[in-house]
Amino acid sequence: MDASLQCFSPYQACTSASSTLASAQRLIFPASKSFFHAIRLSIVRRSNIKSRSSVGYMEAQASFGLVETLQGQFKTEGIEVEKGRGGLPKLVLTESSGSQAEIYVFGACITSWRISSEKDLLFVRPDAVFNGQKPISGGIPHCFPQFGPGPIQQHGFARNSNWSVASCSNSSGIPSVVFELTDNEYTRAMWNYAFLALYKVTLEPKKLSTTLTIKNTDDKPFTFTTALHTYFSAMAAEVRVKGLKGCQTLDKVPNPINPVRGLEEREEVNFPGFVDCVYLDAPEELIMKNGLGDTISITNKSWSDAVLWNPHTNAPGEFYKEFVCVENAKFKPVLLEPGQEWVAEQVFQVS
Ligand SMILES: O=P(O)(O)OC[C@H]1O[C@@H](O)[C@H](O)[C@@H](O)[C@@H]1O
Repeated sequence: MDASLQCFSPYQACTSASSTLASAQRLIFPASKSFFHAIRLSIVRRSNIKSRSSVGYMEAQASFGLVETLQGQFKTEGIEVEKGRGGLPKLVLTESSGSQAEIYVFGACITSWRISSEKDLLFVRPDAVFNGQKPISGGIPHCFPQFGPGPIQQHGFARNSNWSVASCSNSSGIPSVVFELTDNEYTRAMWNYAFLALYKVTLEPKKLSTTLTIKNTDDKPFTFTTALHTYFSAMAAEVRVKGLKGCQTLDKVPNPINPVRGLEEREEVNFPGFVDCVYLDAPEELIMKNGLGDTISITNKSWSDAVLWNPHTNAPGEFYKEFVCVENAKFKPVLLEPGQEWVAEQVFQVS
């Protein structure tokens, strides 16, 4: 059964109150700029809902008790809205064999993927902040429209923005959610283009899939770089990543702004210390052994590059031992003309 969710806007009450938003912003959340940008945006968007009739529409934002509102109105089998850390709304997906994924609406950040209750295959840093203002450090944060370093904030604004939930569905026990981000005052202050980003997350037995679509909705071309900055739970010293032999490398360890070019010659890449390396034209499949007994296949379409990162002792404490980042990336800029879109898929599968 395909139970598509006909979504709603919890901001109906806000529409008439839009003129008071500026003062409310100052009074209630003086620092939470992106949240209020999202509210303004959602009010603007309401007038566009009909023109997007193929997309059910639901806003899920971080405050004003919206978690409760969503819980009451959100009825899709295998998808629950819960109050996550810091009170931020998260969607919990459960597929029919029992595996689970959790996704925060803030940053559209997948923070947890479990195929059994004992073990999370994703890692969230112990120093991660869940306040709706700073990016969530861990899970699968987005890097868009800049991988970095570059002219705007490191890794761009997508991980630091309130996305919307565009639709939810459950097809034969397989739950899917589509998140959406469009340009707003906050994004345009850094990157002055109109865009639409759609991020579909699907959970199947032993399999977590995402599809990211970036569309140029502007009347001028733009370029972007991007990545899915996945933090995998791991015993870092024991991790092995297979599939990168023969790739051109850009080693960022000596100097991230001026990386050293090289060639990967190892069958299996490991993490013996500080690792920060871009692999150009990486293959469509990498196989990672996480050192905890799991073998994870990381496949992609259109994510042409890969990044391996572990800060080693450059990070505070000892938690660097418990994760590695293996990231699908688009390091070379993608050019989109007005109306064009770029679509990239990523699939993690445990054998
Ligand atoms: O922003 P985060 O999650 O701390 O990650 C930072 C790191 O992200 C990696 O993707 C980059 O290759 C590193 O250069 C960077 O230091």
